[in-house]
Amino acid sequence: MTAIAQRASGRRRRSGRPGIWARLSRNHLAVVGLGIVAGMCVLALMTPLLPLADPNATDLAARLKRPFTDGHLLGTDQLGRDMLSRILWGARVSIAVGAVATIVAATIGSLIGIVAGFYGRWLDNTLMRGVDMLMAFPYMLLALAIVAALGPGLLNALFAIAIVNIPFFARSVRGVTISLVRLEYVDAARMSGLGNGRILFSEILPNVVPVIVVTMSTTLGWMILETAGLSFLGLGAQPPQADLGSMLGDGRKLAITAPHVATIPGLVILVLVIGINLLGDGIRDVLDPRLKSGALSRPRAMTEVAPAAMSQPERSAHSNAALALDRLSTEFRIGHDVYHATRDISFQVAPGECVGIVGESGSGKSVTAMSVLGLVPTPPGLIAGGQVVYQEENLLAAPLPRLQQVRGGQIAYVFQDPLTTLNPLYTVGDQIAETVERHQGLSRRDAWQRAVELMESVHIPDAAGRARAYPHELSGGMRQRIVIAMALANDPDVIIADEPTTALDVTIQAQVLKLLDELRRKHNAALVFITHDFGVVSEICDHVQVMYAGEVVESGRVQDVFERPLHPYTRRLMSCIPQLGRGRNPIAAIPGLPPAVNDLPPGCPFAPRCDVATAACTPRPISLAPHGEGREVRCIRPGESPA
Ligand SMILES: Nc1ncnc2c1ncn2[C@@H]1O[C@H](COP(=O)(O)OP(=O)(O)OP(=O)(O)O)[C@@H](O)[C@H]1O
Repeated sequence: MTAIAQRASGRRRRSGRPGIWARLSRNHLAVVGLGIVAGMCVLALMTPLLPLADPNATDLAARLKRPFTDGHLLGTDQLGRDMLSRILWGARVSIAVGAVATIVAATIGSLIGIVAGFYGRWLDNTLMRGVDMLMAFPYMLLALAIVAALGPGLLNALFAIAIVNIPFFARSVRGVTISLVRLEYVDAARMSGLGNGRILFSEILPNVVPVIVVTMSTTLGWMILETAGLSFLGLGAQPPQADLGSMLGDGRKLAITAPHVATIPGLVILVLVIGINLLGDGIRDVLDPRLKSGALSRPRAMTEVAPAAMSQPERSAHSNAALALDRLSTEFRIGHDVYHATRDISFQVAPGECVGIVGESGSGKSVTAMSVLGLVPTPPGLIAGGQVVYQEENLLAAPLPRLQQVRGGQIAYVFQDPLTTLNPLYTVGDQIAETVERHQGLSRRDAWQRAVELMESVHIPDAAGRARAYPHELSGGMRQRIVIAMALANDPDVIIADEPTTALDVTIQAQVLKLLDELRRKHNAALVFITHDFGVVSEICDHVQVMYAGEVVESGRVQDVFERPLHPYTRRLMSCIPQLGRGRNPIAAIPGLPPAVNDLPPGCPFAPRCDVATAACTPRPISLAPHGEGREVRCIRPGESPA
């Protein structure tokens, strides 16, 4: 490993994903919650050791003393018992009962959920119908009925609360288990000869545990409240034992004459439950990073754009281009981290021309393409700077209605995986017709006719019959053609195809490439083609932009770049293409990994993996510089090969 590589990998280690505590500590509300819960638990544990009065010792002469009276920090109750002592002993009982009820409900509920989800069939039916019966009763009424049947008392209240919460655990754990059971790695475990028990413990349980922990952390506060509710009604803690709920119940008759008797236990319940809930939310965010990154939140209809990216282009600056990107930069803001996914991307594509964007996974190809139509999800995405010029207008400054007109109308997008972009519940004909109807205002009948024509134009045999098929009834290549037909529906000026052939075998891949090439020539549409495969670029593209770690590192005519790659990354990427007749030559994979885009090195990000890097590559950023006709490269040693 070179010194540069060592430095970079050291940096990567330091910038590695922060641990659970570090992530929890970034959530200020969770820290407050943790402080409250930890403080309460320490006090509850230390209560027997503290120099407190006997919580049950009555002193009628000292009844209903106000807080801060001599010897009674929180006053006394109607029997002259010390409130501070009773609150601490009561909180101890409430926390213990809530925690034990949570553990009991989580254990039984999760067991039911895992077994039902894993074994399915009659076992699932039987267990889930039982759970449904529990859920069919109003919640608190069921708890009351159970305590009434078992008799009042703290232990019975605990059982009642645990029983009514079992369905929550059972339902959520069953759902997760069902989705896991269908995954390939579980099938692989089964095929490798593991029994059901081993699969449950080694494959399913570890993936279900975070769900159980999250559900527990968010249910604990609720369980403490419910226990307090039962005690408040006189069905939980029985005198002389007290918990926070029974103290609240005792104090309610004195709300006017001695409000502190009810207010203090009420406030303690409030603070305790708020603390547990804040901590529970924090734990959920830590265990499910998708929540923190915004991946589960509903994105806005268009990407947020910083004011710096809203200026209008100078007239005729890109007059020959169907689409021009000018210093486009997009980032993701997650917590305190900023991920610079793409930086200063500039290129243009003329009508009838194809520009390829090529690079490794994570180099920023899709983010560049999605930024054009404001499709990067916000949160956490933000277009931080630059322009996307279409018909002398900066689309980044366009309002949503204008953008919606352009999306799928003048600029069409072919997504990577047609199975996830096509709606499984509608026929493919319906979905193409909808695109036509929406943009061209045709009648349903005419739109359907147009859908069939479009399917014919992408060479789908028996188009009229196939239009009535659902996406799952078509092959992968056929589905990709449907998505291309949808893209063509409104005769777009620009087609952006995001790795449209990745999921296809080579024969179908070649057919789809030929089709796209034929269509762009026929319709004189500009094509932006995203791929990680240089071989595909050579087949279809006129120009290429090579991306690495969010930046264009080289651009030029495909033929020129192929004949003489200038950037060491391009050279290494091209040497990954298998060549006919050189079957025995090993393919030279690029060692190492791209840098994390939230912790980029100051100089060339490729330097740690580069075979011609020197110390001069790392201290400062390297700009994209012209190099011969129509070519640009971001390297201080362009075209050099290792000695
Ligand atoms: N929703 C998101 N939240 C946070 N980071 C994201 C999000 N989407 C993309 N990124 C980051 O942006 C960077 C560029 O991702 P992008 O999807 O553009 O890569 P790509 O080159 O298209 O990769 P692939 O070929 O695998 O699709 C990556 O570092 C990725 O982790």
